[in-house]
Amino acid sequence: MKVGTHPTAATHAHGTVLTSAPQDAPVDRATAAARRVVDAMLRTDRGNANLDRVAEELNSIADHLEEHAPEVAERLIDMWNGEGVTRHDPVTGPENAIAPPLVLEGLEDGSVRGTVTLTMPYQGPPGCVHGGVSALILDHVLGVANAWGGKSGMTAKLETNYHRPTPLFEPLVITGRLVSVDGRKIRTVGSITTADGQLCVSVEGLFIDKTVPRPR
Ligand SMILES: CCCCCCCCCCCCCC(=O)SCCNC(=O)CCNC(=O)[C@H](O)C(C)(C)COP(=O)(O)OP(=O)(O)OC[C@H]1O[C@@H](n2cnc3c(N)ncnc32)[C@H](O)[C@@H]1OP(=O)(O)O
Repeated sequence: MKVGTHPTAATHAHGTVLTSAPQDAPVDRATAAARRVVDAMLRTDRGNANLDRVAEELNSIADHLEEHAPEVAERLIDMWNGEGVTRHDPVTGPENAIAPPLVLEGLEDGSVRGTVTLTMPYQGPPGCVHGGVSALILDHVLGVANAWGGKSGMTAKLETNYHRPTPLFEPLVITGRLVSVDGRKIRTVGSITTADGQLCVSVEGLFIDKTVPRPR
């Protein structure tokens, strides 16, 4: 994971947005529509929404996208070019339909923070966020916290504590902060709380400073 020229707490102002804002671009609009489809599919009336026709139309859209898809190796090079890193990941990426997407800011105390409301595609227990989804979000947020702290690494360990069920359909505050660096070992913590401050999930991550080269 290479950080390169990403903003850090040492070089950028409190409140710097670290994730890629959705742009007024066809790919962002198409991805937002796909995200709506995934959500609406789980909400719609199973018996009354003419899902055979929906399947036909969605397959036709998928056929069209696949017809225009370059080779995977070529696409990977394109994805990792420039600031691509913040556009396609599964947590913050405006080009990734499975990303909520979460927007993160860097704060002057060295932490990163964002607010997100999760809906049915992220459900685990009834009306609550899937534990694996919480871990996914926090793993990524810790990676961004490392970048804001001027470091980067691969997740070696992510210890996750689930304190209470994490609610869907209400704003959740997600935070991360690099706490120490010891040689190649980077230790980073994070949490998910409700808007009124109830702790739902906390994590402690161990990252090892290692760069995975970008495809070229
Ligand atoms: C600003 C905003 C921009 C955003 C930027 C982008 C953000 C992107 C965010 C994306 C975020 C998403 C992030 C992701 O999704 S990263 C993807 C998920 N992670 C992986 O796939 C990692 C797979 N594992 C590996 O590649 C290697 O095992 C690593 C790299 C981890 C270490 O292999 P390496 O050969 O390099 O090192 P080493 O084995 O010599 O070990 C070195 C030291 O570390 C200690 N150790 C190792 N493992 C563990 C362990 N499990 N518990 C405790 N300790 C452990 C070890 O004992 C040793 O200590 P010591 O003997 O020296 O004391």
